[in-house]
Amino acid sequence: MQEKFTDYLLRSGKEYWERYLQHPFVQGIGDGTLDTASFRYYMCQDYVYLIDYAKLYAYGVIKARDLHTMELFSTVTEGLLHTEMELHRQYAARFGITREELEQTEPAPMNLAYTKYMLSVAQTGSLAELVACLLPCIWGYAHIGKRLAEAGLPESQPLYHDWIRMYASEEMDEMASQMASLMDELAAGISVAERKVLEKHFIITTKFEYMFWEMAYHQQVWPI
Ligand SMILES: Cc1ncc(C[n+]2csc(CCO)c2C)c(N)n1
Repeated sequence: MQEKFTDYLLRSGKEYWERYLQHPFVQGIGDGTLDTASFRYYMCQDYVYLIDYAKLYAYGVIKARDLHTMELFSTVTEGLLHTEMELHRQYAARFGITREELEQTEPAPMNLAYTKYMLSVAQTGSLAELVACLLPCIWGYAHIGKRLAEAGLPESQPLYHDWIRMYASEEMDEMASQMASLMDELAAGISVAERKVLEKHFIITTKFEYMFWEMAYHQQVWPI
């Protein structure tokens, strides 16, 4: 039997997934040693990231070729805007971050490059190209959540427990497998050249995910 396209993608991104787990930001959440100032910065940057992220799913509704896929993207858009963003605000409040602070966050250069890359693909590419960009965000977090939860929640920092639990949850796994099945459906019968385009988007966004950890760890700001 031919290898699934998503298995092929997983293989081509494997070295990066391991690098995520070794990143000091991720390790610091896992063992509770991450400076809460870095985490606060991350929460603010992630909030503005999620706004564009919701738009990507809205593009999915537009690009879908069948009603079932439109429903899937519409459900995720709705969930992001009405549930996840609210959870994010509530969680941020526990770090003393107000809604105003979240909303006034100026995206750092890396954040902007990452979201605008995906939005550009969403606007000009196919649904398959968009899904190739979305997979690393979901797979990466599900992978990290699961591995950190397996290692045990950090006793020294209870504030990080909910973050780990959220990404280690069954819902996250389910979403990851839904998107993977869609990727496989969309990639069925495409040419080698088209596969290469999808792989390129997948690897670029996989790298951007790593750079987002890097950005948050160093609390990067515009240099000028
Ligand atoms: C930079 C960045 N990348 C990925 C995620 C993870 N994420 C955001 S929404 C979502 C799906 C749940 O509907 C997932 C997995 C994040 N938070 N921030």
